[in-house]
Amino acid sequence: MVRQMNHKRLHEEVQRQAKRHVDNLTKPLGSLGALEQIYVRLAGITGQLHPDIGQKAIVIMCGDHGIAEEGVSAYPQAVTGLMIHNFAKGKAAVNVLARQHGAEVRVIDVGSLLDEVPIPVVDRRVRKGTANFTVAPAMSLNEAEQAIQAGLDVVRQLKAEGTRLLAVGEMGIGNTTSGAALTAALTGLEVERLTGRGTGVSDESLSKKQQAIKQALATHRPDPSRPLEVLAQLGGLEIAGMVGCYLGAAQEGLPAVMDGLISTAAALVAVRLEPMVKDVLFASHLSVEPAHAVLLQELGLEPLIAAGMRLGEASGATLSLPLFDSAVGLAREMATFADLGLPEPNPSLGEIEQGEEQGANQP
Ligand SMILES: O=C(O)c1ccc[n+]([C@@H]2O[C@H](COP(=O)([O-])O)[C@@H](O)[C@H]2O)c1
Ligand SMILES: Cc1cc2nc[nH]c2cc1C
Repeated sequence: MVRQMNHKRLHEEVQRQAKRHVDNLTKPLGSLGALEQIYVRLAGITGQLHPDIGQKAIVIMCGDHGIAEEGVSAYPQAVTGLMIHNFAKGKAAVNVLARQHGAEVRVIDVGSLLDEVPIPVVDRRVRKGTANFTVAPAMSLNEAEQAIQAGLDVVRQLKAEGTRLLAVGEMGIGNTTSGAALTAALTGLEVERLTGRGTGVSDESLSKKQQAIKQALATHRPDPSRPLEVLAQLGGLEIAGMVGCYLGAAQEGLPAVMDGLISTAAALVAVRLEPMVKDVLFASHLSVEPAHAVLLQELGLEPLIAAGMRLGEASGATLSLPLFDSAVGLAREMATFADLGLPEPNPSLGEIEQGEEQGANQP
């Protein structure tokens, strides 16, 4: 399924023009930092020198985890379903942030234990919760593919409805154990270095978490060159759903903003399945979870915000959305040096030479 997809290629000429444009804006070269890179990358993805990112959507993939029975979370498993109801009522943190920043929230249940899924949550349940992956694969390959398909479908639909910027997040009690296990399997790094306290577990539960991950790695012997298999062994249904979102974003040429540990672990699985996914990915914040920094480094992306957050549910990604508007707005509205009758700065020259040789753009 994953191999048959066509992914949009970057518009490299537009991206070069955007780089030249941002360098010609009335500011010292590079002084808008990450905002410059956001703008240039958005231009490359969309093929527009002034990218339209007006319509934004937040996808929250939800699912329950069999691993929760190992006592790895600070909260009971029922909180996954309760939060799905909370999202449906518009009362969760992400709903507030989405309203503040003008984005639509779409909640997809790919695997909760709920008897009934509340309106307007989309019911795409593949099964009710994963298996406890210390004893069995979390799900079958076929189930992982079905959950990926749910992500592909929602992104295709959102794009058709006019979405131009996507944020991807999740809800699932126990899923920081899954996120850390996937990171360990895909990077080969030590479990101790990658395991964090998730919702805020005690020292005792932290060590249960580490033991559970080690046991799962010993049981399944995940092969990092087979990412779909690794996902089925150690992942979650909502994680597979997010993998589908990123694959769908790459197919549609839609910029996709990742959230914290779990959302970024899904992105790494998607990139390992299809390297072109990397072209559409943006990092938002840096989660407190230790594996998150490792994943971002693996993807070669720098987070925009370090606010000490560890909530999930796409909250960090949603918080970063105004930075994307700022990046595009600055590029659209600022004057250029040409507007002031000055020569274009030359980014290949160092600061001093440029000032001396061109006598321009320096105070
Ligand atoms: O995004 C993160 O980095 C993050 C860090 C810690 C916790 N979470 C959220 O908390 C839940 C998982 O935590 P836990 O302790 O149950 O594994 C899940 O619903 C995530 O959305 C999310
Ligand atoms: C209350 C609560 C809200 C959440 N949102 C995302 N993960 C969460 C975990 C808990 C426990």
